[in-house]
Amino acid sequence: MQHAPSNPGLLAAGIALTLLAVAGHTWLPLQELDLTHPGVASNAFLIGEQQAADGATPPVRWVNAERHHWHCDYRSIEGRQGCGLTFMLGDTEQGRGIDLRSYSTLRMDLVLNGGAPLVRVAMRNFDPRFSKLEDGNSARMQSVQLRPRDVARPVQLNLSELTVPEWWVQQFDLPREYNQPSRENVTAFTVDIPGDISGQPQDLELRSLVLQGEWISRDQLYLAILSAWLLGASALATRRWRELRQRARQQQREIDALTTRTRQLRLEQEGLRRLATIDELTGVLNRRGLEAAIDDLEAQAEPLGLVLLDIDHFKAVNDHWGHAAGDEVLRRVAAIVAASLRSADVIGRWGGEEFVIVCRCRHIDEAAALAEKLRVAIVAADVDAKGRFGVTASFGVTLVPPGTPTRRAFRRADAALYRAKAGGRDRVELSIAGQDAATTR
Ligand SMILES: Nc1nc2c(ncn2[C@@H]2O[C@H](COP(=O)(O)OP(=O)(O)OP(=O)(O)O)[C@@H](O)[C@H]2O)c(=O)[nH]1
Repeated sequence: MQHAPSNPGLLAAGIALTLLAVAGHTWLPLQELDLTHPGVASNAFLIGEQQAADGATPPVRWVNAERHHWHCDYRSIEGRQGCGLTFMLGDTEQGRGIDLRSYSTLRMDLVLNGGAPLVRVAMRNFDPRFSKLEDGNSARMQSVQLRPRDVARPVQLNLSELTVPEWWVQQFDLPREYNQPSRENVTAFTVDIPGDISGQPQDLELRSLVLQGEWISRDQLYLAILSAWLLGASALATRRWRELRQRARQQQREIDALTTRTRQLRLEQEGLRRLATIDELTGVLNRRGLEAAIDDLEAQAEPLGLVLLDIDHFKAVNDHWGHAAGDEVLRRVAAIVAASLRSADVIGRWGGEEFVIVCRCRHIDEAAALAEKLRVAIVAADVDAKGRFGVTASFGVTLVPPGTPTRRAFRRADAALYRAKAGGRDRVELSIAGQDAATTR
C-alpha cells in the first residue's frame, strides 16, 4: 500500500501553508466601504435642508452635492436644527440596515470651515427590540465628537470609539444591555456639527468616509487553520484506519485460505498414507503397512504371536470359478479374520492369498488358539458369495520373544505353514523358537 511516502509531503505542505497564512495575514488588503461612493448609501441628505420661504438663500444648502460639499448659515436660534450630512443605509423603511461588524476603522477626509468647536461622527443601529420605524431617533445612537484640529488632516477612527451618548440613554431609559454599541443592522451614518451654530456660517466638504475591515480576522484565521488541521488529521486517520482494516481483512482471507489448504493437504496426505499402507482389494494393511505396524509392536518389548494364513487350493478357485470369485474369497477371508481379532492385533495381506496376523500373545498357545479359531471360522463361513464352494486355510504359528527380530520368526512360521500344507491343509502348525520339532494342531 502506498500511504506512507505521501504523508511527510502532505505534512510539509500543511506546515508551509499554515506559516504562509499566518504571516500573509498582515499583508492581506483590507475590505473597504466608501459611504460617499455613489450607490453605497440608499440616500444622502442634509440635516435641516429646506426651501427658504421668500426665495432667499436657504440656511442649509448644497454647494456641490456630488462632492458632498454643503453650507449652513443659521442667523438665529433655528441653528439648533443642526448642520450635517446623513447617509441612509439599506432599506430604512423596513428597519433593515447593513451589517458593519466586519469593519473596524473609519477613514474620514473632511474639510471644515466656520470655526465650529466640535464635529460629530455618528451611526444609528436599528434594533427591533426597541427601535420603531416611525421614530428615527429610536435607532441606537453611537457617536464620537472630534475637535476641528483632529480632522484637519484625513483621520482614521476606530469604530469602537463610537459610543452610545448619555442623552440617548436617558431619553430612552432602556435596560443596560440595550445600551451597548452595536455595528449590526446599521441604518444611518452622519457627519455633523452638534450644538447651536446660529450666527456662525459653516462650510463642510466630506471628501471621503471609508469603512475598513479585515476580510478575515486573526481569530477567524486561526480557527480556520485549526479546523483545517483537524479535518486533515481526521481524513488521514480515517484513511489509515480503512487501510489497516482492509489489510487485516486481506490477511484474514489469506489465513483462511492457508487453513483450508492445510486441511486439504492433511486430508490428501492421509489419503496417500492410506493408499500407501492399505491393500486396495481387501482393505486390510498391505505389506508396507504391515511392516510398519510390526515395527511399532516390536518396540513395545512384549512377546508377539505371529500367524501366517494361506488359503488352500486358491489357484483352483481362480481357475474354476474365475478371478472375480477369487477376489471375493480374498475379501471375505480378510473380513472374517479382521472381525475375529482384538483391537490391539494386526492383520495384513502379505501377498497373493497369504495373510499375516500379529497378536499380543504372551504364549504360543494363545496364538495357536487364535489360528484355530480363524481356521474354524473360515471353514464355517460361506466365503463364496453364491454358495457354490467352501474354502479352507492352513496356518503356521510361532512366538516372537521380545527383543528378537520378527524376520527370523517369519522363517519359523513359514516352515510351520509349509508343514501344514504338506500335512494335508486346513490345519494349524506351530513352530517354537529353538525347537526343530514341530507341533501340529
Ligand atoms: N483372484 C486373485 N487371485 C490371486 C491374487 N493374487 C494371487 N492370486 C492367485 O492365487 C493363486 C495362488 O496359487 P498357488 O500359489 O499355487 O497356491 P494354491 O493354489 O492356494 O495352492 P496351496 O497354497 O498349495 O493350497 C495363483 O493362481 C495366483 O494367480 C489376487 O489378488 N486375486
